[in-house]
Amino acid sequence: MTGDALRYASVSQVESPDSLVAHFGPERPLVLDSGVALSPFQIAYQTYGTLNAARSNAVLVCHALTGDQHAANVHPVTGKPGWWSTMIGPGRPIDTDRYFVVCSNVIGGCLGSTGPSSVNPATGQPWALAFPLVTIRDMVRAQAMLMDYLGIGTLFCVAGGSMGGMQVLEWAASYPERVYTAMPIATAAIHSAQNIAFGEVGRQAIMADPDWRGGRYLEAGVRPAQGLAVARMGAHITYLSESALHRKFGRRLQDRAAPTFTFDADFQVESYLRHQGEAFVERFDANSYLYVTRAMDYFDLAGSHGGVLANAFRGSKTRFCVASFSSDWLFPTSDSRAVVHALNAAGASVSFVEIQSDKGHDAFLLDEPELTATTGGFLRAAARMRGI
Ligand SMILES: CC(=O)SCCNC(=O)CCNC(=O)[C@H](O)C(C)(C)COP(=O)(O)OP(=O)(O)OC[C@H]1O[C@@H](n2cnc3c(N)ncnc32)[C@H](O)[C@@H]1OP(=O)(O)O
Ligand SMILES: N[C@@H](CCO)C(=O)O
Repeated sequence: MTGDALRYASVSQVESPDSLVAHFGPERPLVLDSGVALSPFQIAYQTYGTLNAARSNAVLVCHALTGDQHAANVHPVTGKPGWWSTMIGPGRPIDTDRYFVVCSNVIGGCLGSTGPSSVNPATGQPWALAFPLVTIRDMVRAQAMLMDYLGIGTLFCVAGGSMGGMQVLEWAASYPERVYTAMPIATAAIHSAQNIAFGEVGRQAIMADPDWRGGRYLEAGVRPAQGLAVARMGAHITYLSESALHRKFGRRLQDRAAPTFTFDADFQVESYLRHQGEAFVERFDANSYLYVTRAMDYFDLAGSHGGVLANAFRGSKTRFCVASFSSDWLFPTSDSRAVVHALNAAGASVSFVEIQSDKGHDAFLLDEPELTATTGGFLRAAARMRGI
């Protein structure tokens, strides 16, 4: 690679010096849903708290589309608090004085786990689009291998929102005996046509950027920053709600008293979206965005269980707590209700809460008192039963 390419590679695949990394060699390939055996590969992860002697207090936290392993520590790239700092920590709902919390970067990601910007050992170049497609189940398989590596058999809880919630559902379906409690939040058991459509718009924005170069931008020493920023701007609208956008910005103008009669960011909401797009490209890789959005598209838990969602949970002893947000139009409450109905049909133990909030889908990343109270209460009750 040229010097420039190396510089961009360091932005695209950020080796987090403060992350732990589990390496899996040829003796332990990751056999993907596509049939490809990925080997070698690595998973970057963070831990918080202490694993107890009985190894019974581990909580796996699964991140959303563009999250990463830095759930509760200062992020090494953005310098901001981890994406679930409101939820994880001493005395917080996922109490690190009580639980051992693990969060790993998904396979296909770009913060230390093997993904399209990692080096393909066969060529010595970044994988780019030669990287195999991954699914939510592949992400979970890799996490299960990480749990084996850490010596954790049964997880006290698997929790996460959005794509993280998809992983929670997949964990409960694929490894029921390893999941004591499960918290799928603001998620669905199937990615809707509307959500696939939004994902496709983002992918096309990336691919339309001349710097995408058929996915081989790292070798060329460039990055499709404009395309990735536009993808994020479009997606970010779906993470909020109409009322939140109105409350935050309305039609107010950005640092000016009157419209400029140009295509400058006259409105605050335009300036805000441009900022979200620009900030995003500093911390995320375009090809990873393609792969991880695709993994969400392929998610259809009923489809992989004979077309009946309840079949995914039959015989499950896992205790579920399902949560949704009233203003979430990306993963609406009806998606969570479908999961709850299937769990009831399967005879599983499930509680459900729809949290009233105008903050839209990404409310699960914010300080929502009802979410923190629900999470803390559910886990404390389960911990008493588990003797933690
Ligand atoms: C590593 C990770 O981040 S994990 C991935 C998961 N995390 C995310 O997806 C984070 C991105 N998502 C968001 O930021 C979502 O908007 C939310 C809903 C989670 C955050 O909501 P809030 O905390 O209410 O923040 P808000 O949406 O107001 O955005 C604040 C940002 O917009 C900027 N901003 C606000 N108004 C304007 C404006 N008129 N013009 C330009 N920028 C603006 C703020 O300066 C702030 O910037 P910063 O994040 O660089 O400090
Ligand atoms: N804002 C989230 C995606 C939707 O939950 C993320 O970027 O991971």
